[in-house]
Amino acid sequence: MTHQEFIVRRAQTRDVPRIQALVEPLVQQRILLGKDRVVFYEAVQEFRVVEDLEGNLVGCGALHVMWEDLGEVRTLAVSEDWLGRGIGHALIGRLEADARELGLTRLFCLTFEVDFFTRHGFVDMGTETVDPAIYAELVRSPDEGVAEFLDLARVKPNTLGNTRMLKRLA
Ligand SMILES: CC(=O)SCCNC(=O)CCNC(=O)[C@H](O)C(C)(C)COP(=O)(O)OP(=O)(O)OC[C@H]1O[C@@H](n2cnc3c(N)ncnc32)[C@H](O)[C@@H]1OP(=O)(O)O
Repeated sequence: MTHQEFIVRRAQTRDVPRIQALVEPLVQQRILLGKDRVVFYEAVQEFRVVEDLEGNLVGCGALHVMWEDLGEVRTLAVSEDWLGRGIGHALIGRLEADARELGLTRLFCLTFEVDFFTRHGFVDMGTETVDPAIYAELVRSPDEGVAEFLDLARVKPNTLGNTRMLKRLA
């Protein structure tokens, strides 16, 4: 996807240190969860990044598959200098297209940015429950995002103050 001022592309392994540098201030502010560098390398195929015309990495976002129909938008971040210029919007659009291509019909996110995600069609999950048969399978996952989706007690420190949101893809 090409825009006038930036491009959205698949992440490459060489981007990982720059992705980590981009999210680090947000980790410090407890907006995003910190992850070890090895975890970013392992997840590199999930990531889309945004570069400005000078090649600076100014945005990132990831799509993590959880179940046949269900994925999570993760690690969505835009550089402070570039906020409010459509990069978040472009990333969400790209991640949704990736989700559709994979056959997903529901996208989860856990966020403080409720207005941004609401504008992009996500709704507060509230106390929405998961089908018991699928719950029994999902609960076996060691992944923290899955535990956040299920609202498990062990991840309450991660979810505190955040909103669990879901979007049904048309
Ligand atoms: C699932 C997770 O990862 S949760 C974590 C989400 N990330 C964070 O909380 C990290 C901190 N926040 C951020 O990095 C950013 O604020 C993000 C990612 C949430 C949004 O990124 P941005 O690039 O600023 O988003 P974007 O520019 O598309 O939209 C923001 C505003 O700019 C406006 N905007 C300006 N230019 C444009 C444009 N060309 N296209 C679209 N929107 C534009 C939008 O209207 C929007 O205004 P609104 O918020 O009043 O609707």
